[in-house]
Amino acid sequence: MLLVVAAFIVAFVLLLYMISPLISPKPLKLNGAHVVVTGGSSGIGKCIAMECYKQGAFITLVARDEAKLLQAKKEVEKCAINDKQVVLCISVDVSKDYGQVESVIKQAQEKLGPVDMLVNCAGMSISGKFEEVEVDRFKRLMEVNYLGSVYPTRAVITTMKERRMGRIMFVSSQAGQIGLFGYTAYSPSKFALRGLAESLQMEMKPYNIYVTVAYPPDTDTPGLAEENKTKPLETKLISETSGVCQPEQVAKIVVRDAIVTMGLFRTIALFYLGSFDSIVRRCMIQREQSKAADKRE
Ligand SMILES: NC(=O)C1=CN([C@@H]2O[C@H](COP(=O)(O)OP(=O)(O)OC[C@H]3O[C@@H](n4cnc5c(N)ncnc54)[C@H](OP(=O)(O)O)[C@@H]3O)[C@@H](O)[C@H]2O)C=CC1
Ligand SMILES: CCCCCCCCCCCCCCCC(=O)[C@@H](N)CO
Repeated sequence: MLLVVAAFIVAFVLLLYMISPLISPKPLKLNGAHVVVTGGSSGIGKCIAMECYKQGAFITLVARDEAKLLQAKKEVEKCAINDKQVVLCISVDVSKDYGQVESVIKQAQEKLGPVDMLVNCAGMSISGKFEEVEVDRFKRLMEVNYLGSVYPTRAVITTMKERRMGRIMFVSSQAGQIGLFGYTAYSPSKFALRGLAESLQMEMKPYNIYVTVAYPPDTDTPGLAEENKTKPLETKLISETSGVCQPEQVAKIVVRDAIVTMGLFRTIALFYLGSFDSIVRRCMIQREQSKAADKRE
């Protein structure tokens, strides 16, 4: 009996997996697309920019330190596949002032056209025992990791909705799926991204905008080296269980997920999310109809 049930479940999941390409959105072509990468001057963000450049994208790198931005620009340019491609650098703190972020995104769109894909990778990590982490660091991590993803997203979304296309990627962390010793300040800022991404996805689906979240493990970057300087032993030992990835490898996977956006879990989730999505669509149609009726009056 149990075996039959198990066989049915396996068959059902396989079937879902097989039909997933039919119901997933068309993959985004990066060739000629404008991709904005926050945190693009170092580590994972820089590798994501390189990966997109290898597929023919135009890139805007966003970070604070101008010298690091220029150095990264040179490295990204080495990955060019044609001579029309451009790398633009913008120095701004994504976590401080929405007005500032909005204005630099506007500049980037004037130079390289509307943003097709936004990669929110700017972030930082502090680890330490709860009572030893400076109290103001809790606020700073929320500002950089959470608000620093809200602001750029907010700045690109109106144009994406008008164009009825776009991709938004958030870089969370394995520590954004599970809370761990030493990450009382960092984990919540990465959990927050998941709530943002899932809610945003439900709002954006009728506009053909797709949102993805990446949950990487420890990755060999300048950011990790910095974090390791003060990391508690417990955190080190726990993190070791999931190993250290290379940023190039993480970048390949997250870029592929963002442009294809259909995995097995999304297919299963479709069944319950599908009913919510239809509520959203119905409301949208109703609103448009009543707007049209108001105009006629
Ligand atoms: N490395 C790891 O083990 C893992 C990292 N992650 C996440 O991936 C992302 C990238 O990490 P990683 O590559 O290690 O980090 P790095 O420290 O190597 O790079 C961080 C990048 O973000 C930029 N940045 C930081 N703060 C701001 C800010 N306030 N405004 C604008 N830009 C900013 C930095 O430039 P500048 O300082 O000049 O502004 C830099 O370009 C982070 O969100 C991190 O939490 C997730 C899982 C594992
Ligand atoms: C499906 C659920 C998966 C849960 C896996 C649990 C694995 C435990 C190890 C977690 C390692 C923590 C990595 C944090 C990386 C990070 O974000 C910082 N290095 C940033 O600098």
